[in-house]
Amino acid sequence: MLVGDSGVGKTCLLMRFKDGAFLAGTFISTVGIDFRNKVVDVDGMKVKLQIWDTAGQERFRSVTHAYYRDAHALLLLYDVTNKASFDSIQAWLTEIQEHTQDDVVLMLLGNKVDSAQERAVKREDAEKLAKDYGLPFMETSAKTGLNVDLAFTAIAKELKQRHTKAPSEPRFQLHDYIKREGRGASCCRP
Ligand SMILES: Nc1nc2c(ncn2[C@@H]2O[C@H](COP(=O)(O)OP(=O)(O)OP(=O)(O)O)[C@@H](O)[C@H]2O)c(=O)[nH]1
Repeated sequence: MLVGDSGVGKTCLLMRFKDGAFLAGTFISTVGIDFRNKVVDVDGMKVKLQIWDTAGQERFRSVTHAYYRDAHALLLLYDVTNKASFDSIQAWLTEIQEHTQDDVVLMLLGNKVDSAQERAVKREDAEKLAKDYGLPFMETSAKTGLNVDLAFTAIAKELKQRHTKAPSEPRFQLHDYIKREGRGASCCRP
């Protein structure tokens, strides 16, 4: 599930991942909730991701809450050019804690990193927040595609392993994976 304030780029991130496209300048706010499927290859196994795109607007919150408990993973987005969207992250985390399963996979993404001139959230501040909460963190761009596939692939790898891992197989390390594979990506352990 993609969550975060309205306008942070959840729909664009999903469209970039699903279709490899970005429609500049169009902002059609999501109404309620929508989903897309994409099959990805994870270490030779086909994994079908059902990705739910939620409306960031407050008035749809009760609709989206109903879907949280079935989510296996959440991508929590803020917009690096919008400080308010970063300030909302703590409230989102409280909401997530209240409504999701205990073992939900969670990743923090700072989107729109292509807009360097308009940056309003320092990367170090986000890294600190991520570290405090033990979250994997990356900066992304739905516009250029930076780290978009990686975010979804990392989630797919984690979920696949949860369902299929043999006891002898080493555990997939999500934090280490994105740190290694990400371009300008980072992540933090608590
Ligand atoms: N520069 C830049 N603009 C982006 C990026 N991602 C999204 N946008 C723009 O941000 C605006 C909002 O994008 P959406 O994907 O619709 O935002 P959302 O989070 O789905 O919004 P809600 O549906 O209201 O929750 C649009 O005008 C996009 O073109 C990005 O990575 N870089």
